[in-house]
Amino acid sequence: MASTPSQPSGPTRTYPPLYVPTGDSGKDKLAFIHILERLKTQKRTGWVDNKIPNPESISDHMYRMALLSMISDDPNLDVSKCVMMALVHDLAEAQVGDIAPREGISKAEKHRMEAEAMHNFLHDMLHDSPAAQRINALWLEYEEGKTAEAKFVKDLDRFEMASQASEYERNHGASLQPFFDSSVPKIQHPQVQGWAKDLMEERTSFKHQGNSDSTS
Ligand SMILES: Nc1nc2c(ncn2[C@H]2C[C@H](O)[C@@H](COP(=O)(O)O)O2)c(=O)[nH]1
Ligand SMILES: [Mn+2]
Repeated sequence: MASTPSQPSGPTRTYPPLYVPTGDSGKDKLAFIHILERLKTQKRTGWVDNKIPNPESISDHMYRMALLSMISDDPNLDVSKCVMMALVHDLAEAQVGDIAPREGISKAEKHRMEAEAMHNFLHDMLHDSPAAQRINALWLEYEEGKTAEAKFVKDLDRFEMASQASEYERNHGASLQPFFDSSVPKIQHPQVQGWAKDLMEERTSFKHQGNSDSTS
């Protein structure tokens, strides 16, 4: 019987019911194909909270992370794995939505809800196919955060958000300091640290330029 993820404590969130498999692999695979649309349409919570006009979607975020993986020149990283990991790391959000820190959902509960969603996608919709097992392995590796690729992609998650925050500050005059505070200091990969340093210097010069423009 389908069940929706148990409602976590804290602010109420509602979830669509989990998919009930038909047993017809074609129909069940189509259900997966259609649920992916939610990644294209669901806006990222942090920007919605800050009333950013026309905010990015979950897939927008993952797409830039995939391309950021491709511009890394770290010879120790399996770039193809990083690209695929970036593209599936927030896949569960098609079911549980984009959970932001301010919602007060514990890491353990967030992981439980997301694991339930991933099981619904990969077992009930994709029937544990080899492709489903590959997606599951990539997602678990990211969640465990132990391999070089998982740590690098998590740093891209942080850096991509900081990049988007700086673009929203510049384009919409938003003030998004918490997004930088919660991401940039945690970046560990040397190359991504360099990108973040350049981004913050650019942000500072833009703010100074804005201040001097407003006083001239
Ligand atoms: N209001 C805030 N929201 C934040 C902050 N840091 C992250 N977030 C948002 C951004 C995303 O919508 C979501 C998590 O994104 P994942 O890529 O980790 O799923 O939480 C913040 O400091 N303030
Ligand atoms: Mn993410």
